[in-house]
Amino acid sequence: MTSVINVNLPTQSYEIAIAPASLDQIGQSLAGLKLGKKVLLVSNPTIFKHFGKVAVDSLEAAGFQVASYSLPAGERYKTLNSIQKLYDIALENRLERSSTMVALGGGVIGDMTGFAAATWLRGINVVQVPTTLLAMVDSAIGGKTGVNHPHGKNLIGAFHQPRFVLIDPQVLKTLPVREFRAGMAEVIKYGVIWDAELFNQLEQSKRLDQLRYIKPELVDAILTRSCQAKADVVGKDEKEGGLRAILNYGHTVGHAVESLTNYRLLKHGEAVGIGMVAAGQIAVNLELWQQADADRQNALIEKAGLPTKLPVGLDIEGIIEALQLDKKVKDGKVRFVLPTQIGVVTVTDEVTSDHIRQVLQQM
Ligand SMILES: NC(=O)c1ccc[n+]([C@@H]2O[C@H](COP(=O)([O-])OP(=O)(O)OC[C@H]3O[C@@H](n4cnc5c(N)ncnc54)[C@H](O)[C@@H]3O)[C@@H](O)[C@H]2O)c1
Ligand SMILES: O=C(O)C(=O)C[C@@H](O)[C@H](O)[C@H](O)COP(=O)(O)O
Ligand SMILES: [Zn+2]
Repeated sequence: MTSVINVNLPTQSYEIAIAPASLDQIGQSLAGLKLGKKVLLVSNPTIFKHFGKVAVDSLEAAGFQVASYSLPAGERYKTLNSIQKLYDIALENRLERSSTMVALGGGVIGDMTGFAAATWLRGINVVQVPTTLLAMVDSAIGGKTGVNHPHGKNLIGAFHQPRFVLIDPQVLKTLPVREFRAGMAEVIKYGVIWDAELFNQLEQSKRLDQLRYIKPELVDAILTRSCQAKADVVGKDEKEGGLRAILNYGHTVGHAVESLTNYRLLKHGEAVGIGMVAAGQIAVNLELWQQADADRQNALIEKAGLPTKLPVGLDIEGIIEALQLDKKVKDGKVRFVLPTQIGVVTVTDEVTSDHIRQVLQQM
């Protein structure tokens, strides 16, 4: 069954279609959008091996002139060098203003393709076709695009909304279990920040990391609820003037940990899981949140098979210093997203280095 979620924005609204076995319909979906004929499909070698031919065949059958390009896999390559490569390919293929870049992949491919599309010829179309759980529920939606700077995560980027998001949950069958678990971190995030019903649903489910095999219908339900949560928030605050910052729950510490471990040790979702444990405990220590609810959150993170402790040997003062590069910093003050109830969060600048240190030392 297909479900369609609308991302309603003042400038350009678009649909997220969640449709099992729909990858081979991507050509028809794009044809309905009245885009130019030229398409650049961006992927990586693993993803292209699994899904490239199906996508290219479908696009060509719908009349598109398709070029494809694979970037090397991994967060380490989420850099301006990779974007330069995409510009070279765009030039070689004479992409025009009406042309489209299609991001077929996880969040790394989605963020980079989105950024290349945002900047090539000052902005061409991008369509997101996410292939990881994380990209389906989060990165493919909402238009945050960009790359890492050697000193910090996602420091270079632009808001550039996709024209369409096509989610085929069946592609998750080939996703490694570690990647599926990492995606669950962002799902749990929506439960804590926005959707208490989703949180309860996750609590009632066994083996969160095996759901795609034992309960695919539950995965579809989780996808729909999570995409709806993201669409709701982005629809109210497209460019993070206020509310959208809540989507950064767990990312303040999470991004610092990712960057300090050179993107080699932890997946983004794993770092976010650790960041949610930290933020939850800070909220408890500030008497904003009940310990019992923080324990429920942490139990869910563990049940998803995600780490809840900091990597051994990581310098806590280094983390505190790295927080200064967080994009939520305002007038030099680090701002944290902290829960007050399951499903409700607040954003505060009242968290001091001592509060952070105290919690990190226990992790
Ligand atoms: N823009 C946003 O709003 C947003 C939101 C969340 C995360 N992100 C970003 O997303 C990135 C993380 O994305 P991710 O977790 O998807 O990781 P990823 O993009 O690195 O993909 C994970 C791995 O899975 C492989 N893979 C992808 N789909 C597959 C499939 N169906 N079958 C087999 N293998 C497959 C890829 O080759 C890759 O090695 C981070 O850079 C993060 O900052 C952005
Ligand atoms: O869409 C958003 O807004 C988010 O914050 C979603 C996050 O899950 C995502 O990791 C995002 O890329 C983080 O954004 P950043 O602005 O902190 O780099
Ligand atoms: Zn994230």
